[in-house]
Amino acid sequence: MNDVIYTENLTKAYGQTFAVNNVDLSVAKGEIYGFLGLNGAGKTTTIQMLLGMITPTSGTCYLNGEKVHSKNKDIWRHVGYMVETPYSYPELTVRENLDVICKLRGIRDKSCVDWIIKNLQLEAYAAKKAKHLSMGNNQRLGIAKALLHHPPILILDEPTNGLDPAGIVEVRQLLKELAQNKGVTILISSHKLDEISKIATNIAIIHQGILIKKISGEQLEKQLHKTLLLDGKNRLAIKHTLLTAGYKVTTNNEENSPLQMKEANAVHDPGKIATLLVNAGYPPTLLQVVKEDLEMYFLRTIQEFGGDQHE
Ligand SMILES: Nc1ncnc2c1ncn2[C@@H]1O[C@H](COP(=O)(O)OP(=O)(O)OP(=O)(O)O)[C@@H](O)[C@H]1O
Repeated sequence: MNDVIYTENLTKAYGQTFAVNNVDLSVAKGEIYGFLGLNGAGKTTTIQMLLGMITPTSGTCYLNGEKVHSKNKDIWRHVGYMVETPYSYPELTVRENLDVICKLRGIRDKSCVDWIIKNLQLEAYAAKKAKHLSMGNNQRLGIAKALLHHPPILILDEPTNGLDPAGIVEVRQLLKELAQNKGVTILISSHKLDEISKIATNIAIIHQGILIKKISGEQLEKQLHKTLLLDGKNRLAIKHTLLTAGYKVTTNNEENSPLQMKEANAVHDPGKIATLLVNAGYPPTLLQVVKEDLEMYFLRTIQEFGGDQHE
């Protein structure tokens, strides 16, 4: 088995409810594997089983080819993880929290603390007590702890929760760098399709405990429906101009909502539309390509699978 992270028929039932139902995941070295699902889909439960925090009802997890179970303590040296809201010692500073993790993990070379403080832009907060950190910076500290011992496997549950846009970009860049240049294998869960589609090499979508889709990041990006929204002072004239030029234009039933164009010739070349409208004397005040979000993509995927059979 070459996969670094692998699960076979992984199942967790709570009474009659299957939180995770026969899930087969396989993640190769250096991949960033996006594990997507809406709230309650089964992401955290899967991750907790991968990390040996809860025992599967049936099925097996392997990390680096070794079976995960409570007695196999050695595998955790190769794994960094962050599950949901990270816990830090509130009375200790950021640096002291990281020093404690070094001690707990038996890391002698303390330079890793400076390395991670720099890479996660925590310099300004290094001397601040954890209890005084914002939610986003507390999340950064959680990611820092997961990365401190340079693990070749990283498992992160919703790592960008609470981060501001700049923080999200930093974390995204760091994860990409680790996967591409250091060969780190990363499994990252999220309910944000847009965010995951930007970094994941492969994506699995879990819904009501069942893996309903496995797809490459590139394929997903192509499958997401895009819509060009446009508006201007004279909406009727804009619509007429576009229809005359051979474009398809739809209007939403909601009053005052912008015009919509879904055809490839519009969404892939909004600049051409802008030029056409400017030349016709109707410059657009709105011209924006929007992508399907996870919820919309789910509904479509589930419909393609023959409806929601698991309620
Ligand atoms: N200890 C438990 N006892 C009973 N049901 C549970 C338990 N833990 C999880 N569940 C149920 O299992 C399902 C999956 O939960 P899970 O936390 O894995 O979802 P999730 O995809 O991580 O959701 P979120 O994005 O909200 O964190 C949910 O229906 C949840 O209510």
